[in-house]
Amino acid sequence: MLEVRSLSKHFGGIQAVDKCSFVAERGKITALIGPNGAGKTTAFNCISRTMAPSAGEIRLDGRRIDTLRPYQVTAAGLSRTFQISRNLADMTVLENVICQSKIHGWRDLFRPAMSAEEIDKAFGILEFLGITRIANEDGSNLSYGQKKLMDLAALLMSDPKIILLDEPAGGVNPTLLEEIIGHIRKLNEQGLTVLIVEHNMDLIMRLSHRVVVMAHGRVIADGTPDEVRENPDVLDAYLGGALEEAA
Ligand SMILES: Nc1ncnc2c1ncn2[C@@H]1O[C@H](COP(=O)(O)OP(=O)(O)OP(=O)(O)O)[C@@H](O)[C@H]1O
Repeated sequence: MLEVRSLSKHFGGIQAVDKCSFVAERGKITALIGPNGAGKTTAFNCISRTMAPSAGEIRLDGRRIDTLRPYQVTAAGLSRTFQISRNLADMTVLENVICQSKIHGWRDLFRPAMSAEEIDKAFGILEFLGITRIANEDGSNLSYGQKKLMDLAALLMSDPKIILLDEPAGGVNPTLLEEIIGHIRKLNEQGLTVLIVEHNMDLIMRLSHRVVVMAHGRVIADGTPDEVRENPDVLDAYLGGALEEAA
């Protein structure tokens, strides 16, 4: 289980995340939603330790991870994707998948390129995601959707217990969206815990067991998709945002 307790992050005078507490239960799909600027990505960055929290505690299966370095968080079993693909230049999909999973510290840069075992494992993951045909494509030639799948493959290489997906449906076409939903569901059925930040409400409502709603850096609701959908505070937060944008 991932436990976030009183997490805060400020940038100068901006309180991006303000004493947020929530859990992502083991074996479940939890969604973190909220209007633009609610603090979701900042919370994600703090949880994966790509950003240092200003205050609070984050525990994975009881062990504090907010004091670890990002590669140590990955080693502890938590991996994440980014809104923008981290495709490494001049490398094939296979190389990207293996290499991105491997760099856990600067010493790893000196390890042999790819072992037979890693290649086998990577091919297994590419097959699961239905993208073995692009294994030898240059990563920079991929479509946006293919990059999303490549990122997901890289994430799975580290045998995570929990994956954090940052807008997995962002900018993908409806066919790929269904494919991605299928992959997330299957991974979860295999026991993987999932935490998703996503704007696509259809995906959230169909996939999530639990939904945590943030607004202005705070958690304003936490419950099942149905509970959250009917929560007046949630409606207010979204409508407020829509009205501000329209103004
Ligand atoms: N590096 C930064 N420096 C200063 N302010 C930041 C920084 N990153 C985020 N913020 C601010 O923190 C607040 C929360 O931003 P964040 O990106 O976490 O929200 P979000 O919920 O992920 O939004 P979106 O859905 O639009 O991605 C916003 O006011 C944003 O402008």
